[in-house]
Amino acid sequence: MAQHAPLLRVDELNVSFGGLKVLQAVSLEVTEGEVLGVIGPNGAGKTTLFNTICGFVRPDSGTLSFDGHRLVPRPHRLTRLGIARTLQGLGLFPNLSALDNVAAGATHRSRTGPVGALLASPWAERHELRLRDQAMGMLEQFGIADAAHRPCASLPYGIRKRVALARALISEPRLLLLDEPAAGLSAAETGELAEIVRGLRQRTTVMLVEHHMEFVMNLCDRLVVLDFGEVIATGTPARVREDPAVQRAYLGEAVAADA
Ligand SMILES: Nc1ncnc2c1ncn2[C@@H]1O[C@H](COP(=O)(O)OP(=O)(O)OP(=O)(O)O)[C@@H](O)[C@H]1O
Repeated sequence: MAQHAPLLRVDELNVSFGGLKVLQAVSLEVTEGEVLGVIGPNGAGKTTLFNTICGFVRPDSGTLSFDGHRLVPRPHRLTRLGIARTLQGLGLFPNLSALDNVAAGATHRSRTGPVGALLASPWAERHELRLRDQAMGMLEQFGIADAAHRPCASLPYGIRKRVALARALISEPRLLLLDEPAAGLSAAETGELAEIVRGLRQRTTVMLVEHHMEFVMNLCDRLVVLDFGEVIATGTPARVREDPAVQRAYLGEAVAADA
């Protein structure tokens, strides 16, 4: 099989806050089409890694590349580059409907612009209608079409998580970053989410940070394990689960999916 260049490459990333070294020489690759999980004990640096990839945190040193090109991330430019992210806090507009929240995720594709909006030109209206159709299609696909016209604030947390996922996906990202997607979900909702993410493989590459071991072990193609800001293991879930360094890092915590 031909070797593909990684979609995202992280090289020797170092990040510190004050005197605290939070990421130390972190290198990893995300291959197109895979679901990569980043795991590690509390405070290992997982969120900082995500924040650095998204441009919220500036590294002391190290480089990122996306699709073979040097990536200097800026949060507001990520979507245009083809990277989308869901946040732990979801970041939805509480008073907007689920449908409007999802459609808002495609603003960079909206061609209306201020002049178009003022003139309300027919083609701009058609474009907006298409976007809303697409947003509705995504809600249907995620089994939450019933929630389309309800304000997000009134929806249960599990539904809001799906809305946030649909909003990230409507921008048609090549790389989707999910920050603790299973947090706060029931066992049934976690299983359904894993099914949804599995179904995304055809259209995007996924990198996720997660604490929920069963979820990552069953879902991810590969895992990268961070501990005290360093990569201590990389490989398939089965391999990582058996790794003594990983077991030591998680001493007292469940690593095995069936633990
Ligand atoms: N803005 C900040 N300023 C100072 N220290 C920070 C900041 N953000 C994170 N840290 C510290 O960096 C370390 C790594 O934090 P980070 O949130 O990246 O870890 P994590 O693996 O995501 O943890 P968790 O699983 O608990 O969310 C922690 O010691 C944390 O206290």
